[in-house]
Amino acid sequence: MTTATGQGSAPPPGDGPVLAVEDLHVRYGGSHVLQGVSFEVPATGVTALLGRNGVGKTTTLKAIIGLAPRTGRISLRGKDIQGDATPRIIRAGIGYVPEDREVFGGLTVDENLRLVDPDQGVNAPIVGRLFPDLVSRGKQRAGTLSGGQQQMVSLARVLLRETSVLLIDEPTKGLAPKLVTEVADVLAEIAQRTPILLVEQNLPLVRRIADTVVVLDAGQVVHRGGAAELVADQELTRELLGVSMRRDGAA
Ligand SMILES: Nc1ncnc2c1ncn2[C@@H]1O[C@H](COP(=O)(O)OP(=O)(O)OP(=O)(O)O)[C@@H](O)[C@H]1O
Repeated sequence: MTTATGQGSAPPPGDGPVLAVEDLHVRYGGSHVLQGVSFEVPATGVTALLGRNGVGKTTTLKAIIGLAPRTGRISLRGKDIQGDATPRIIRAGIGYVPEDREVFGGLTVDENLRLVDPDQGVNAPIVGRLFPDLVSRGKQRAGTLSGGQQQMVSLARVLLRETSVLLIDEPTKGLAPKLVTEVADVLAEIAQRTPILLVEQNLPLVRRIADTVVVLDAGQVVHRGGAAELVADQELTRELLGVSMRRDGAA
């Protein structure tokens, strides 16, 4: 559904989580990638999903959106969605921005956005408010944009629908530090209205915009807590993520 102002359905009633994942399992052939993952995404702010490379962060997002074979319980605003197919899950109010951005390179910026909102495209108010650069690039082919600009198209596209929660996978991957900061600014702005479940390796960005963190290891959740507390604890980040605080990649 398209709205005049784009993103931002009303928050769910009460203080409950917008999204709840319980005992989620994903198997790829003989590989048991997620082994009973449970966590909740609060109805406000940014929840960062962290973990070492290959631990199953992308798989978790794909399982929620119905793109990975899964068992377990997933509920959106208290309503079970685990048996639903992807189009229905998206219609129910989950927005998904995949890691590879998936813009249509042969189409213009405006045409990419009109695939979701045929009436407005770059003229949608939310595009002007959050992505003014895209408005001026409306006639440019998306394939000629930089990685950061393509990420903005991908984010703008998902915001043209009414969503209750956004799943965003490594939006700053491969971007120069200045663009990382721009994407972080946009994510912080989006999170004022719509809760985000964010997969992100850039810890300065996590510290800046995330409220809570969920850390995966060996197919399970091994840590939940405040984002600032985790990032401030060098020993814990090394233990859980195998990294020290990255000094590159401004946010
Ligand atoms: N379609 C698939 N078929 C088989 N195995 C897969 C498939 N997709 C992912 N995997 C495997 O599942 C595991 C988890 O992958 P996933 O991409 O979810 O990890 P990740 O935590 O997002 O990794 P990264 O941080 O490197 O992006 C990996 O071992 C990966 O090789």
